[in-house]
Amino acid sequence: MLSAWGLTKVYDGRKVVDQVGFELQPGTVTAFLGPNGAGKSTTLRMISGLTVPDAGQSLVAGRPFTQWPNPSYVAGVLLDGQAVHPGRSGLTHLRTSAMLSGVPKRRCDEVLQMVGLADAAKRKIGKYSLGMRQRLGLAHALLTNPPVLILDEPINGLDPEGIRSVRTLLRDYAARGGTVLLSSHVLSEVDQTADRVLMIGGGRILRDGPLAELTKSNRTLVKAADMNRLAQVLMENQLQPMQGADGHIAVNATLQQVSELAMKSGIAVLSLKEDQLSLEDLFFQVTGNGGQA
Ligand SMILES: Nc1ncnc2c1ncn2[C@@H]1O[C@H](COP(=O)(O)OP(=O)(O)OP(=O)(O)O)[C@@H](O)[C@H]1O
Repeated sequence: MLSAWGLTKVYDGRKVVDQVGFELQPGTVTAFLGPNGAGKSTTLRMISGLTVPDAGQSLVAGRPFTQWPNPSYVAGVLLDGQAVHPGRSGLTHLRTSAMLSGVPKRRCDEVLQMVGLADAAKRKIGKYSLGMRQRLGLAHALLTNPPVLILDEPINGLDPEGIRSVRTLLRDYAARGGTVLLSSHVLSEVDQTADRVLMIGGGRILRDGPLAELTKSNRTLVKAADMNRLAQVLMENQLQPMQGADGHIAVNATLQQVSELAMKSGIAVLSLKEDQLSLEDLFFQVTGNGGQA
């Protein structure tokens, strides 16, 4: 539904996007993650036809986005710094776009309701807060009910209620077969919203895969009635006990290995589970970025 290969952009002799490729399927939310300046927005702009790639190509529903007779019916796009007329109301802004795209007027009220902006529909955009502008941008992207959404930091500036409603909206949208590609720095939110993660650093894709797979740690967490005895048995079996979450011992072994060892040694196990990396741990591991997401 949304694919790219070899996408490359050079600014001032530097490859800011370097051979980026992926293929996204309907019914999924994919998060595009990376530190500041990693190349996320440039990639999204190339897919949306706003920046011309120096190499590579991308297809939205099988064609380059700008080659669709009416691209807005194929993908809803929300990019940072979109130009909107500050003197117009949110409703007028949407109605103008709706008219140009042949969308019925009532859809404008619908999308404003969906993003929680119905009460501010008639206020001037110039008086909107950052979060309200984001909501309006999202409403605009949803106007034609397109099969694909391309969203650059859609929850930037949203309050907790706004973040939660966008999460629900995007999950529902994907459940109905939509394809979502969004960039974000809010890893805790991505953790709850995305099925798949694309991590980019220095313009290159560093990781690509289902969230659950990327965060697998190959470690087991175990808690026993006698923790000292457990640690001793692990060491006797050349397994290094490490401090795990919630009072568990973490160990580089499978669930089965640990449970067999405990049983053989007569240790009463109170808790046994697979350890999972947090998305934040994964992010820092992959990007080597010590500070910012
Ligand atoms: N029009 C431009 N001219 C020159 N350099 C640019 C231009 N647009 C982006 N860049 C540079 O390309 C690199 C990637 O920028 P981009 O905006 O794609 O990163 P990003 O991952 O979206 O970052 P952020 O998380 O801060 O939004 C940066 O070094 C940026 O300065």
